[in-house]
Amino acid sequence: MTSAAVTVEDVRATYGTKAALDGVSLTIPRGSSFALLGPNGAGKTTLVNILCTLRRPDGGRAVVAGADVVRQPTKARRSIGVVFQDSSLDDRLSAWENLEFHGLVYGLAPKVRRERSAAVLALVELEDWRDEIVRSFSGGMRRRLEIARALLHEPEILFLDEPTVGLDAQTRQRIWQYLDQLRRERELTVLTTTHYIEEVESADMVCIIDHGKIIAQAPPDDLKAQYGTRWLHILPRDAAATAAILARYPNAQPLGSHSLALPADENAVTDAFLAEFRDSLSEVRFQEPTLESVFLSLTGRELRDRADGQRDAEKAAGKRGGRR
Ligand SMILES: Nc1ncnc2c1ncn2[C@@H]1O[C@H](COP(=O)(O)OP(=O)(O)OP(=O)(O)O)[C@@H](O)[C@H]1O
Repeated sequence: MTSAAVTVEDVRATYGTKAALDGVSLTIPRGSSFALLGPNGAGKTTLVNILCTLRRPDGGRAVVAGADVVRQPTKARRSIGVVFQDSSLDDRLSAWENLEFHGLVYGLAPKVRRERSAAVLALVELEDWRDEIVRSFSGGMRRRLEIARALLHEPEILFLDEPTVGLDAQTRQRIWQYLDQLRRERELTVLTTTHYIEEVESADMVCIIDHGKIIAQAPPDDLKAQYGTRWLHILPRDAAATAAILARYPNAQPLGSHSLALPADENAVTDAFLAEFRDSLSEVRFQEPTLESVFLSLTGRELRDRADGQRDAEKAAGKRGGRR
């Protein structure tokens, strides 16, 4: 048996003439956490849908837990749990009934169903709400219930498509704590899509996708070392010092109203700068490369623009509206 949980080879997907996935290949080792990071429209959901057998690829091949998603979709489905971008819970049912229904669909025996439902509800700390109707749940509670439901049939691989969109920062952090705990305890393979860059820092592997193509794939620290920019953050002593620095280093960027940031990947540049301006500075410190700077240097733009923020708000509003 192969040690890969997911293998994707040259997968293509088109909508009309538009390529949503343009020859994507990746491998996810068993038990690892894999983050697919990209802006809205990059192709993340399309890839997850293919891996979940909801959409056939227009080219290439995908294998999950040893099952080809096109030739053995039933086998593939049994080994995966999915949390979709839009809530797929039944609002009219209680938390327990949603789990019961899922267990029935997966053909679990009544005793197993009850035991596992109780266990997964406890895992996401929703025991006290087991008999409450889901319509009354907050966005974070729904997400937790969806994660619990996705685990009920004990999948080997969990796919989560933007699991934290529209949630506040505290709830987002909590969701990630559950997922980390799960990986440690159950050796699950977890593939998460996100466009929140701060959420992929702890992933084993980050895959950056843009316009249907993978543009980089590596552990977060390797990405930062390879593509990130190191900055020198400086606070000039006064306006004259700021003007002198900007005249000498036109590539220095304003940071807030008084500070400046200078690209500092090359030690020689930093040494020369400090030799010349040390006495003109009130503060100076290094800012190590961030994944944001990795994305910027790979794509030439910020990951999140205003349109994305707006879209998050729309998605969150759609969820609150309890779509059926
Ligand atoms: N049903 C569809 N019909 C036509 N075009 C589609 C359809 N679904 C997706 N697309 C297009 O395919 C591209 C990839 O979309 P996809 O939803 O996979 O991206 P994404 O990275 O998941 O973004 P988001 O987070 O916004 O869902 C986008 O340009 C999108 O407009």
